[in-house]
Amino acid sequence: MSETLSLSSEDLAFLGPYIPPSGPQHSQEPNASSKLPFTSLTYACSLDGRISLAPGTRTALSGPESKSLTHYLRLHHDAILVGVGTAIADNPSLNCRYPGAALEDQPRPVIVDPRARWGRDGEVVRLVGEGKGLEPWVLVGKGVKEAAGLGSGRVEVLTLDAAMAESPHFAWRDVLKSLAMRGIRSVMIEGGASVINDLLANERDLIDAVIVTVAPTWLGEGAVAASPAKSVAAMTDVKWRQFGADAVVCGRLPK
Ligand SMILES: NC(=O)C1=CN([C@@H]2O[C@H](COP(=O)(O)OP(=O)(O)OC[C@H]3O[C@@H](n4cnc5c(N)ncnc54)[C@H](OP(=O)(O)O)[C@@H]3O)[C@@H](O)[C@H]2O)C=CC1
Ligand SMILES: Nc1nc(O)c(N)c(N[C@@H]2O[C@H](COP(=O)(O)O)[C@@H](O)[C@H]2O)n1
Repeated sequence: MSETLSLSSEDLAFLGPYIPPSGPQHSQEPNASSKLPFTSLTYACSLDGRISLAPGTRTALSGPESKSLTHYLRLHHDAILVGVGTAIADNPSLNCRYPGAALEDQPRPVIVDPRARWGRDGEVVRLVGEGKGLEPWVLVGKGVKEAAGLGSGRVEVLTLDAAMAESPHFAWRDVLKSLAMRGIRSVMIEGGASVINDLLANERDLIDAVIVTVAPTWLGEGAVAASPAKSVAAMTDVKWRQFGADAVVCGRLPK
């Protein structure tokens, strides 16, 4: 039996306006486009806006119905992107486990890892061997020598110029442009906290849709929050729907 359930036609109608325009897109032509991909920001949080119990701790918030929603969204994006903090903390699979999803339906996992901190033996790599997911792309800062070993497994290393502050920082527009140049036309950004908070505070114009699952629980003060450094005006085109015990809100960010 599949790990997730099929969504109802009402669920699909609810999500329709927020998924990438032409549905499933799996062209991986190099240099396909200089246009930025359709970019969705998607995560699950508690009633107090937290996304994991503590830094570095994988925390299941979505119930079965909203988990199915996440996998339906993965089916409709060319790529799923997470920061290296999430890759290390969660050891995620980053594949699509929606009923009927085959290898050709899988999104490209992308890990933003400017200092090449992520290992090569994660679940996402194991699934490549089993034919259940695509080889991940790891975005590493140009000239990072630790990245040399990363490319030797079932991982492709892409390099990008990083601005150097306390730590190397990629401009999100450059990240999206580099994915577009490799044929990615839609990307689902799942987290973690640093990525979500940076995009919400500083890069709202790059986000085409926001889909947040709110689970009916509180994680408390020590938990990791999805909370940008500055306030963000209310979303527009907002719709809510209940998926099992969770509420899902979709909308667009004010520019
Ligand atoms: N509930 C949910 O839906 C989700 C929850 N999570 C949770 O979030 C937590 C992880 O969050 P967090 O620790 O903030 O980690 P992130 O996944 O946000 O990764 C942060 C790291 O990614 C790199 N990074 C992020 N943005 C950029 C950029 N623009 N340019 C270059 N590098 C960048 C940096 O790496 P470096 O430090 O090497 O410079 C940074 O420290 C985990 O506990 C996880 O369980 C994650 C996803 C979804
Ligand atoms: N939608 C959602 N709900 C939760 O409760 C979560 N914890 C997450 N986390 C994100 O999903 C990744 C795990 O994916 P796999 O199931 O291993 O494929 C995790 O890394 C977060 O990005 N998301």
